Amino acid sequence: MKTVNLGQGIEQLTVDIKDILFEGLWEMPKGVTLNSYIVKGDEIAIIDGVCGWEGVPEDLFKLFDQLDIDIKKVKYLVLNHLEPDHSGWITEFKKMHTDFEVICTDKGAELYKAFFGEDEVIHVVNDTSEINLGAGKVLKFLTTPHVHWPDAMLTYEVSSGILFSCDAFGMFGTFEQSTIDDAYTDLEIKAYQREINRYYSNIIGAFSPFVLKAIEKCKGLDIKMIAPGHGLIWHQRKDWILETYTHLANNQKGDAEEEITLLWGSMYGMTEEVVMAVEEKLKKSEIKYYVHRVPETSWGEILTSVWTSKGIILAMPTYEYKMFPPMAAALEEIGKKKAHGKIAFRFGSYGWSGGAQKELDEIHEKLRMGWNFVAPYEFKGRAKQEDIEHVLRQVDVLIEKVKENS
Ligand SMILES: Cc1cc2nc3c(=O)[nH]c(=O)nc-3n(C[C@H](O)[C@H](O)[C@H](O)COP(=O)(O)O)c2cc1C
Repeated sequence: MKTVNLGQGIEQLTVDIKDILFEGLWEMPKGVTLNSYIVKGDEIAIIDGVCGWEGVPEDLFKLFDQLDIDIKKVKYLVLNHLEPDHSGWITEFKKMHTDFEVICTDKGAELYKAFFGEDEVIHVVNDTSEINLGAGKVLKFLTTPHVHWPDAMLTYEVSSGILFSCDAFGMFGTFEQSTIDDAYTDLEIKAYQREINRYYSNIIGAFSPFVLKAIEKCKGLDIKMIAPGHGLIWHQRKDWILETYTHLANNQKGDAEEEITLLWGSMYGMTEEVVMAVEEKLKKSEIKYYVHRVPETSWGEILTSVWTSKGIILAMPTYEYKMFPPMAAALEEIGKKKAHGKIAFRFGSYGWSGGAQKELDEIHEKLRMGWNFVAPYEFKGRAKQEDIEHVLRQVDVLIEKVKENS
């Protein structure tokens, strides 16, 4: 929890959140920051805020005290996005201060009324709107629907060239050293890459076409700094984060990394025995790979690996005429998040009828995943040497295809 000055009259207020599941669902091994910003002209605006969980709004208010800003002097609440991780604090804020006005998109206004009532004056803004705060501070807006809710917009402060981007260009992780990218070496930033990938794939990925549209819109601005609602502020690497987000969005179209994710589950070890042989092969192949077992691994971790991997290996047995259930659940989530365009191979054990493959085909079709499958392989009971060899040959085919397409 701290404040950081970003230039004359512009402050970052940031609160670290740890040990929770984001959206009640996504694991965050390194936590997340909730970033809020104050722009002070003759009038004071706060851009986005924090969640409403116990103690968090109070932390934000303490940061106001540290900056010696009277909370009652806030005239505008600029709400780029009404999701409660940025807006939950408003309920507590309204208990302290009522004479403020709200700035958001038309969809944001509907959401504001649904969450916080109809007491406030709401200024609905669009791409041509401007709010002059005085003392040289002017706010402009870029509507970016579905990055990540339909209400989303970005706010641009003209004099500083800072783009307040809320969910766009965000990441998971908390930061001891500094909240601005300048303080980190490329190697240190690289160490955070998985937190960018995790945030992107878990939270934003399903909206990738909208992300690409938003990035196009940003190209018309003279951006000096990108200040998101989560994670680092991008200064030196503002172009890099735009490129990174473009690349992550394009992962959905099959333009992913030369990587393989091996996702597997097994009840009694029959499928597992072959998984071990496949892992050995991947180790020797010098291709980057991830291995995740279901149900032990969280959906968030799985999705993070799947999103950036061009190749996917699915290994699971038949269970009650269908797929091993945790694999079906994970695949449904992967499909709903629109991790499209993978090259994939599936194998697994069955006892008498099989059925896993049928359900996999159904999920693949239902969610229009567009994966390109190498011929699947099933074996009855324990795999014989020839079964293992067959699976390994198919893995070779997959590796070749992944390399060809990289
Ligand atoms: C609860 C349960 C349900 C099963 N249902 C089926 C089934 O519907 N059809 C089938 O062919 N085999 C079925 N099997 C057999 C397994 O697919 C088979 O034992 C397989 O070898 C398990 O592989 P694993 O050790 O990797 O889990 C079932 C096994 C269990 C324990």
